[in-house]
Amino acid sequence: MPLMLIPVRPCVPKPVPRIWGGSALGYGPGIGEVWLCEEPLLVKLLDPAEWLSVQVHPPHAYALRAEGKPGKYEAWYVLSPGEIVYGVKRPLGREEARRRAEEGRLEEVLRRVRVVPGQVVYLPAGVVHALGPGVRVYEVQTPSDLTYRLYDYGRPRELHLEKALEVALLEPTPIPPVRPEPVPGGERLLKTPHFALYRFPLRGGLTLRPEAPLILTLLEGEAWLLGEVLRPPATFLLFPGEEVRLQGEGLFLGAAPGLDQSPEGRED
Ligand SMILES: O=P(O)(O)OC[C@H]1O[C@@H](O)[C@@H](O)[C@@H](O)[C@@H]1O
Repeated sequence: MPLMLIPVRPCVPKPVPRIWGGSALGYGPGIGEVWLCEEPLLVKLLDPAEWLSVQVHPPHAYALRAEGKPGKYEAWYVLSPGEIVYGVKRPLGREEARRRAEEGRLEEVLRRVRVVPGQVVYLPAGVVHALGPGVRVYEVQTPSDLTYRLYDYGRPRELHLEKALEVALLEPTPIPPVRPEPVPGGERLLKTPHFALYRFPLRGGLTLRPEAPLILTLLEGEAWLLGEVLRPPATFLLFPGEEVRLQGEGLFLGAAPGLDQSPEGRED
């Protein structure tokens, strides 16, 4: 039977320089981010050589009201070990948070967490966070650029303290536990109203036929698709009902939009 060709949509990687960028993404020094796909979700690789800003993202309701744009929810799949900031150590009043940010004493009350490769960190809007030096991540997020910086280690960049304080959760917030669920071909690591994150090991052959748009990224190894060789971080988009047959050895991550991104509805 002739092989039916499906319209695989390859995504073109976009290297983005950042003040904190390292050199491990293969695009030269200072490239902090490589954008692998921009729609229907933003998928990136991040490589920090220094701490990113201490920041927070707004939820949809606030962002639509204040900025006329959707909010930003994100998750990291950790690629190399190190420390991150995830929320605060103890409940803080807004005035204390403001004073500490202005005086450069916010760090004392931020919760530092050690993360390891393969760990999934969900960052709902409102969680104060920062990625630490050497912690490379695969990041999936709602396609929004709304980042409010509380503190930037004295670097000459804009801060957004008032907006950040309006949306920041100033109480300790645990990292949501990850309970992988089996799905055809792999496992679903995370399911949120905004996106789902999948892991598909490739051991010889892998057939995928997603029910929602799926952004697939080859993270490790080598794969063959329709006679073409794929190498990390090859990324492509599949539409619902399209089937791909992959061969090789490696690991794919997948990202699919959630209810708030689909015509079925929006959740906050
Ligand atoms: O504000 P800086 O420090 O450049 O960090 C900005 C970066 O923060 C990360 O947490 C992610 O949200 C990235 O998508 C974003 O580009």
